[in-house]
Amino acid sequence: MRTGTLLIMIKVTELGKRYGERWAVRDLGFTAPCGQVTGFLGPNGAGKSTTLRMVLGLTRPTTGQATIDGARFADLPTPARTVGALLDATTLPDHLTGEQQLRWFAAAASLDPDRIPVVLDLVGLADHGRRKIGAYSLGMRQRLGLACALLGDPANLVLDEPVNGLDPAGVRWLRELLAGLADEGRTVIVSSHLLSEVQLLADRVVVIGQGRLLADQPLADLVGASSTVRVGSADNDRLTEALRPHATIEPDRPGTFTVTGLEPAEIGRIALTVGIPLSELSRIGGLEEAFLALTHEHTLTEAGR
Ligand SMILES: Nc1ncnc2c1ncn2[C@@H]1O[C@H](COP(=O)(O)OP(=O)(O)OP(=O)(O)O)[C@@H](O)[C@H]1O
Repeated sequence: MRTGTLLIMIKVTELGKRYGERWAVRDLGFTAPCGQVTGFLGPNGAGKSTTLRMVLGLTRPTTGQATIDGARFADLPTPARTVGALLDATTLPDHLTGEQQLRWFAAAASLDPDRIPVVLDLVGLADHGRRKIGAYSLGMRQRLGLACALLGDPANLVLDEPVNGLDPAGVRWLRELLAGLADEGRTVIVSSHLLSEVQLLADRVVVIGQGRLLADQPLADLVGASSTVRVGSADNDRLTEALRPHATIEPDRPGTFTVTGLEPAEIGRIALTVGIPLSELSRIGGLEEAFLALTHEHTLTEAGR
């Protein structure tokens, strides 16, 4: 993999795509840096696939541009070695075996076929390479799609909804795989409309709604900004009095109350200061609330679009 002098990242600048009268993506700008998994999040129809297709040179932008390692996809000298893509694993051809599909892709993209067993092993399909794709589950198709994306050992990965069809063990496996790839210095973009998935996979998030950028920040900041903490203690009345000057307190289920505006660690410190033992201290909501708040706000301001 190339590192060092070359800038490994995916950058989108004033990117826009109009279909007829409607903008699917509008004035979008963000950077997915190397060494991190960037979650690309938005509700259905937000423009995620359109954006990723523009990054990969499959859809022509109406405005702006997307670059990979500083160049537009069309200008990359060795595209399959620079960026690996997983777009829609359901379109893989049923009549080929996994191995034949990889062999075809290696030939089409001038990639080293010796890497085929390596990537099959990486995605957990070492024992299934000789089976027809038609007999694969959706999760296995996603794994094969990932194998294709990794075949050129690219420094950048663009994965559109890679979690679809994976079981919980598969999601854990994907998280470890992507974290490992990012740790090697690669840029990884993973799209999803499911907040819970992004929360598991990503270091940072780019949120879009109706084609526009809504947030671009570390995951922890987005979660922390709007999270609420459930608290239970040996003396809830006295503890709420101690917390009230610093936060918003609401009643919760019996024996607990919720606190918005303080981190769990800060609540723990205040409880210690006033000498009240805690029986419960758990973050509730988080990314889900942050996301809903963002998209709701956007829907209101963009209602006339
Ligand atoms: N080829 C096309 N022609 C016309 N409109 C399109 C085309 N492709 C996408 N759109 C529209 O652009 C908008 C964004 O679609 P896109 O598929 O990019 O969203 P998405 O965020 O990926 O959604 P999902 O999570 O449902 O996959 C939608 O309103 C969609 O109908």
